[in-house]
Amino acid sequence: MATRVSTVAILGLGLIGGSLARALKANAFCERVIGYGHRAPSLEKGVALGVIDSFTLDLDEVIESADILVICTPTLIAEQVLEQILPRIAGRQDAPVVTDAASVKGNLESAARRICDGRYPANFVLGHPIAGSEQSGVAASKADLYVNHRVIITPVAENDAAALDLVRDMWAATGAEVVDMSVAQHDAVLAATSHLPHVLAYSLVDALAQSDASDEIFRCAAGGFRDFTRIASSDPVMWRDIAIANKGALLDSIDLFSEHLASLRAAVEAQDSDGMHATFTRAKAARDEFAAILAERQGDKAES
Ligand SMILES: NC(=O)C1=CN([C@@H]2O[C@H](COP(=O)(O)OP(=O)(O)OC[C@H]3O[C@@H](n4cnc5c(N)ncnc54)[C@H](O)[C@@H]3O)[C@@H](O)[C@H]2O)C=CC1
Ligand SMILES: O=C(O)C(=O)Cc1ccc(O)cc1
Repeated sequence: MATRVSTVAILGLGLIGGSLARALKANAFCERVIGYGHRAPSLEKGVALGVIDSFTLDLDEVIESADILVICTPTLIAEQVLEQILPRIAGRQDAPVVTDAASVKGNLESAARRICDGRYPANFVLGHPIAGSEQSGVAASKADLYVNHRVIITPVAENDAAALDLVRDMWAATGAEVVDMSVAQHDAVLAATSHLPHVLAYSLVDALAQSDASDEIFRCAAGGFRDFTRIASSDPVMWRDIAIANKGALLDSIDLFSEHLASLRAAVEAQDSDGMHATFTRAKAARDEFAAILAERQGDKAES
């Protein structure tokens, strides 16, 4: 893709921001990627690793020098960063496009409306890459993290079409498939497919770790336990923020799951062989279908 943007600024240079910076540089989307943060160490590491070209701790400087600002901080900190940015660019014709990568969208849409007295800023585009891992920090970032993964953009009525297109082009340059969703649909889908599984993994590991037999339990655990609980190694601050920001949709998902778990518990207690077999068969068919989709995507990634 031809370069059409001079400078992209990453605000919060960790796994997600670092991977975006690497991908934009690898695909020559822009001439320069700069970093901004509240502290120098991760930004210095980013320059040393060649992830970003330079950095600043000065927000005014980053706003003046970038065409696109991408907020890649933990979810609740993204609200605070918006509080600092939006008043600085309100009413400016030459304002940069602002976007984000946070895992929840409803809280940021509300924050933007609140900060701008009910008028949603047309050049603030909500986005979320559905790719990542249980690792954090710029050292874990990878240029191909987004290849063949989805990035969800959640446009709102007030969004400027050119700002939306620029953000879509940016993510497309990383090799991602860009899709649109409403904010509410995004938060409900992600609560079910990402936020609930993380809550379950944390809860299972915590419950077992507190048991008297925890040493033997962890020593004897097999691959299934490892697969199910990998995501309990994810960053607690990030997941605390997500659970707070997506409270309503996450509670709905927990409640739905709790009803299903209660039915399965009743089937186990009653030794309801047909009931258990039916549940496991349905779930296996759904999981096998999902695995086939994943294998196809990973095949595409290996070939690319
Ligand atoms: N880790 C994952 O798999 C995914 C994470 N996300 C979302 O992306 C965002 C970033 O996640 P990660 O990169 O994994 O986290 P990370 O912990 O690797 O990086 C976050 C960065 O934000 C910086 N930061 C913290 N407070 C700041 C502040 N006040 N001002 C500026 N920078 C600040 C930190 O120093 C760190 O460099 C989060 O909102 C997360 O929910 C989205 C998709 C996947
Ligand atoms: O580690 C994993 O498997 C993930 O689920 C990564 C992830 C974490 C947070 C997101 O908002 C999106 C993807």
